Amino acid sequence: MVRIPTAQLSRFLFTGQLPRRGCLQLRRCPISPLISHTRQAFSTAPTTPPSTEPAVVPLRKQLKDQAKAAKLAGAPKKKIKKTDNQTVPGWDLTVGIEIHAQLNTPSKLFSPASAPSSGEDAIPPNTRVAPFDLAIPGSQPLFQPTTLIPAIRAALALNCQIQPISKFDRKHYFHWDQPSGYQITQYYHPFARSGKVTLLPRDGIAAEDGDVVEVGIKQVQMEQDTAKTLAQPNSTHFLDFNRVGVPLVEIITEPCIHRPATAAAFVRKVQMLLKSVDACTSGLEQGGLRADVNVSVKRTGETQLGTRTEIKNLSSFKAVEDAIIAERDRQISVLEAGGKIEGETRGWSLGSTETRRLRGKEGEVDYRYMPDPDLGPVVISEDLVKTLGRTMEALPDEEVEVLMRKYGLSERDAMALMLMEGRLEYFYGVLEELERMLGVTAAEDGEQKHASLAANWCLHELGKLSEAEDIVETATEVVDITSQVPEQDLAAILFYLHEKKITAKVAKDLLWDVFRGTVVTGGITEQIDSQDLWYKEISEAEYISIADEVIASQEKVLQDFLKFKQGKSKAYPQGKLGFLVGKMMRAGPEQGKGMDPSSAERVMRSRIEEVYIPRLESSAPSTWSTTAFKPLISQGPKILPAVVVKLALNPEDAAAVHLYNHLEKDSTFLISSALPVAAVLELNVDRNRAVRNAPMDWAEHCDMVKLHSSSIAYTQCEEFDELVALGPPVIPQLMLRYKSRDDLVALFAYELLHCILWGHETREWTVDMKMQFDMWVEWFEKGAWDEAPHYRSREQRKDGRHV
Ligand SMILES: Nc1ncnc2c1ncn2[C@@H]1O[C@H](COP(=O)(O)OP(=O)(O)OP(=O)(O)O)[C@@H](O)[C@H]1O
Ligand SMILES: [Mg+2]
Ligand SMILES: [Mg+2]
Repeated sequence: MVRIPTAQLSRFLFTGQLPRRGCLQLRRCPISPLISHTRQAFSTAPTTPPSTEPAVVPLRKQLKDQAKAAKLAGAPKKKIKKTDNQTVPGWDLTVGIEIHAQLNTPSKLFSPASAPSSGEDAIPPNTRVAPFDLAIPGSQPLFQPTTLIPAIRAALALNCQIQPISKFDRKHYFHWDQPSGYQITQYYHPFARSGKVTLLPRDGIAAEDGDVVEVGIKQVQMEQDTAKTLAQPNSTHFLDFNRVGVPLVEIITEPCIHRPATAAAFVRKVQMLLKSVDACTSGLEQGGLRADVNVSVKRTGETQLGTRTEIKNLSSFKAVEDAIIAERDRQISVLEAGGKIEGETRGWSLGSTETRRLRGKEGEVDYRYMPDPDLGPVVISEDLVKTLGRTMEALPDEEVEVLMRKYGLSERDAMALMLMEGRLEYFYGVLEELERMLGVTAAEDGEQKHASLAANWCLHELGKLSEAEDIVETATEVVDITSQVPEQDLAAILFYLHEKKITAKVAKDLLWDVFRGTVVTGGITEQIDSQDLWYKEISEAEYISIADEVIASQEKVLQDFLKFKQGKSKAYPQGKLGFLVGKMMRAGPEQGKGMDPSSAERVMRSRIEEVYIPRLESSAPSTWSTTAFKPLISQGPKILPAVVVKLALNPEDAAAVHLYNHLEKDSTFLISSALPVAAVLELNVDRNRAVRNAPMDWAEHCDMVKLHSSSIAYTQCEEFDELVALGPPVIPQLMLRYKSRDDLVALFAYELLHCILWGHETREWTVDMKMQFDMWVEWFEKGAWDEAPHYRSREQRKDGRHV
């Protein structure tokens, strides 16, 4: 290899230029393109993804793109159940995790060069490199004590014991990203040990793990980062030594995690913990954190852990969970086929379904650990630990509690604020400004309405902006919405909304104006003034007209109010009222004019009680008697007797009663008329007898049934529409005639048909079915079929189980 004088090498390191072929050139790649493209390559996204080290993929953006593409392709939404696939019967999974976190400090660990913070991609490559970072002969490590500040805070956040004396060791391996041939780390004497992280259901642990999981932290050690590799076409790799020597902490857990979702929850929680104490500024998906998962399986009951394999460099929480599931399943199938698990390092790429072997797992011996003779021990005083502990920000669990207790946020919203990059700080900024304008604090505003309003807008309304069509998120850049909506502007909008000076719709439009930069000089107040957007409440007549419009499209709901009025249900249907008011609010009047929800509720309630219920009451009898039922009754025995009995509630309906009496008297007739399916399909009832006993058109119907039905068709039809298409004539007739109760009646008929197919005592059907029908009516009214005592699932029906 051509030797390069140190001066020239330094020029490469500090200016990114190398004048001629030399040891930094990679095989098969002429030096000139390397030189000319270096800056450009590092300042723009690489054309192909690096193979050695996964690029920092903004996962959120990728998932959004995938969802968009799927939506365009008309693909059905994939339902992912969080607790899916967490256990495999007969097997125990064990996971231990190593997390490398880039510390929030401007210093490198052992050199005076400054450390670029993660995400600072604009810095030209190889401009922050000291001779020691490149292991230039003669250079020596010089420990930078300030790096201890974020490191100790990280360890305290993880509940670790800080060690008064720790030491650095050399871990040897050869790779181009490690110029000295060894990494300085802490192996024998790490600076922190024996920590624990508590995970709760809200952190996303698997349901099988119960209410709390404690993950033991074996140790936390400080170590150097390596150079950044960017793969190019033709097996060319560009190296950026800016990252060499950047201080990391490696957090190593005990092998004590047993569910994939819990492992992902742990990594997420560690990210939150490190951010909350400022030990780390960017997360997994931005490259500030990297996770390696160690996976082993053993048969349930065995005491010794299985051989572990390690999946390196996972860059999203989903990847952590998916990679563990894939590796667990791979190991189980190897063992079930009589094979053996090799200790090895494996890789995982986004969207894949299996891990792939990278290399055999290095062991302690391969690394040839040895104490670094150039570095003395690190002594950490108790005072320093105490001071750093005392001056730390609140940890995530305390923060969530504060958000819930003090600001009245839901647990879900509190967690969402915590998890979104920079969103919590933004929320506090908006809240502070809003409270200043309102002249209240959360403690004074008993209901904390303004705080939950601010949280709601910081999460949900701001979230809607990110769906704007003209937002272009590139592969390396995720647009930060908060940077486009200054806290003061959002606070001003929320102030006017809170004070009911503008409507929610106007507030939303204003937010878009801010986002698009179309707010006039003078700000939000001026914008509202200039466009006359101040709130003016609509008149009583307008309220009434909107309420009437809503009710016209929601007539069914009125039945609930009627039942309450008639004493058939005890509780006032407040939920239904809220639903109607909600519709009113959404139907709302034009820009600027507004409705007050309490006035809307008052008007809606009075319209229902004073106009619509009386109207319903006066029309009820005719619905229940002649008009609707006459045609039904005239169908005679084609209609199932029990249905007729039930529906002939109205004593005035003489025809129905008459029919029933008639049926009661003639049992043979009853049997045959109630046997439309059995006669033709399954039970081999004497068809001739049935037909003989039926009225004139019965034979015709039997033929129709024969044409349209088969037992398979019946057991398969689940939807009522299908039922109508397949079923015997009675069902479509019922459905046609009972539009308002069609589902109920169809279900009833459907149930009855199945009873027939099971061969129930014919004579009892009428009575039995009538009872069932009553019960179904009750459940129908409650709208809870699944809880109905007589409701059987399709599976149960298939099994022939009868409740
Ligand atoms: N049988 C096992 N199954 C699953 N995880 C294990 C098992 N044995 C050890 N582990 C986990 O593997 C991890 C080992 O990390 P550690 O940093 O100590 O060693 P390493 O992986 O060899 O080091 P590095 O990857 O940094 O070179 C720990 O998190 C530990 O809990
Ligand atoms: Mg390790
Ligand atoms: Mg490891």
